[in-house]
Amino acid sequence: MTNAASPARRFTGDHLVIASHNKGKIPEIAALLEGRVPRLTSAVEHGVPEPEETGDSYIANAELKARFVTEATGLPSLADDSGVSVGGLGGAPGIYSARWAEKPDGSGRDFAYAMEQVRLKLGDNPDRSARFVCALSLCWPDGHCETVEGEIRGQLVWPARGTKGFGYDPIFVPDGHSRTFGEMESAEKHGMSHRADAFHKLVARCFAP
Ligand SMILES: O=c1nc[nH]c2c1ncn2[C@H]1C[C@H](O)[C@@H](COP(=O)(O)OP(=O)(O)OP(=O)(O)O)O1
Ligand SMILES: [Mg+2]
Repeated sequence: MTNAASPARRFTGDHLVIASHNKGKIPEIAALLEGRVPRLTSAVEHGVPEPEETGDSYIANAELKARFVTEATGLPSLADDSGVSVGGLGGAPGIYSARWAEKPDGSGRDFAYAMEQVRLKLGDNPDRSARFVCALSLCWPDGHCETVEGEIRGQLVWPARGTKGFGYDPIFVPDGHSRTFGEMESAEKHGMSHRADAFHKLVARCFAP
């Protein structure tokens, strides 16, 4: 974890690899970087497989993913580890948010299924509070990493609404709003999301002029 008191390392390179295989996240990360890096590629384009996410926190998993891609490519890399923590489920699924989307029949990830799992496990529990969390880790080939974490709080709603975004977006209504992330244009989500919150911190540490 980045020590806020330690001096941050600035990113001055011209090529950064996004250490993700998620087709929803990669364009969000590219948009949030807003042209700060001339060349962006993804782990998919470099043929780097998905590492096993064995960390016990978002931060540990983000660093693990970024280090894995940096070691495989020799290039600096930026990873995102994120998820949704539900109040009425004691913080679950949390770092296991992607795993909750894996169907028992082995057919891969299905977020309609994941959202239904959350609804069933909540049952009649009235606590529908939730927070999305995003850890971002930027790692260099010498092993140095700068890591930050962001969040947004909200409430879960059923039935799911909207087709924009990805993952659990159609059941998450951010506090102070009435539409789900699934009903918002990406620019509106980027104005408030956990990923945007983490990006503001990362930009301040590593990309500020
Ligand atoms: O903005 C979001 N809107 C909706 N759902 C979200 C969001 N952000 C994370 N999530 C959920 C779904 C995702 O699958 C999981 C993250 O799991 P996580 O392991 O970090 O990502 P992943 O496996 O999908 O891609 P990768 O590890 O290659 O970056 O949490
Ligand atoms: Mg993952």
